[in-house]
Amino acid sequence: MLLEVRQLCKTYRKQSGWFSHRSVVALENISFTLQQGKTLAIVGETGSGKSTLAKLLVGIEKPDSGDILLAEQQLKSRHFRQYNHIIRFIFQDAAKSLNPHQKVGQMLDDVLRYSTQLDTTQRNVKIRQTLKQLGLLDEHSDYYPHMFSGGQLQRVALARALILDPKLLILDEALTALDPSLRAQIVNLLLELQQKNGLAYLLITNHLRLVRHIADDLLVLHQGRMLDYGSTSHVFAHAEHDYSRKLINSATA
Ligand SMILES: Nc1ncnc2c1ncn2[C@@H]1O[C@H](COP(=O)(O)OP(=O)(O)OP(=O)(O)O)[C@@H](O)[C@H]1O
Repeated sequence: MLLEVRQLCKTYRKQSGWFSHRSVVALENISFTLQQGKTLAIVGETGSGKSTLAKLLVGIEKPDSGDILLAEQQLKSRHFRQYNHIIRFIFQDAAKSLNPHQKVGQMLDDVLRYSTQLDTTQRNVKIRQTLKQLGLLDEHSDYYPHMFSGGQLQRVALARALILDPKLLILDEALTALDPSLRAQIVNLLLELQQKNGLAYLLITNHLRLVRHIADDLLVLHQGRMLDYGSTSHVFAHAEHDYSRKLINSATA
């Protein structure tokens, strides 16, 4: 199993006065699995715990209890560099987070220098291959971010995530902000990469129509708890919880 999450719990303590604290249960007993080459969508409204889950998977935050197993190994936040080769993230507005003063080739080279032992020639080959894989050109290495169109920029952000050949890509609302035609373009590219390379996606989103289109499995989060979880077609047709049904109906109406 590529990713296995078992009984994950996370509670935040919020200061609510000089001496008192209030606890917010962000995640309670979350368990799911994700296989190579598959897509799991995690949906829920604001405050459901989606971002907390993403933070735990990246290792930015630690769970109170529970396990995260990545390629059968327990995730340890201090070994994060080594997980770069397995798991990568694209957050919302990934394209906007690119350094405007850095050429794309340099940016990709930095990723390789940080996380691999490749020499200069090998790194250049890898950069060229990656750009090509994403439908970009060699000369784009010399471009600064502002020289790209929106769609190309999204591809550059994907190139940065994929250059280390990860097995799992976490997309945290990464596609939501795109206009529909651009989104369709990027979604097709993602599906193509999945078929070719067996990439798995964990799609954190509110976009139910996109979920139906690309996710094999679906997990509905509500106030930190998992409600429905199963194959997307099953959850769409036979959701057990009212909340899930409402969410699904609002998207398909
Ligand atoms: N650092 C923190 N300190 C205290 N409470 C937090 C912290 N981060 C999140 N929370 C609380 O935990 C709960 C889950 O938040 P989370 O950000 O994971 O939800 P979300 O579904 O990702 O929402 P959004 O879509 O707005 O990002 C919320 O009640 C939030 O207020």
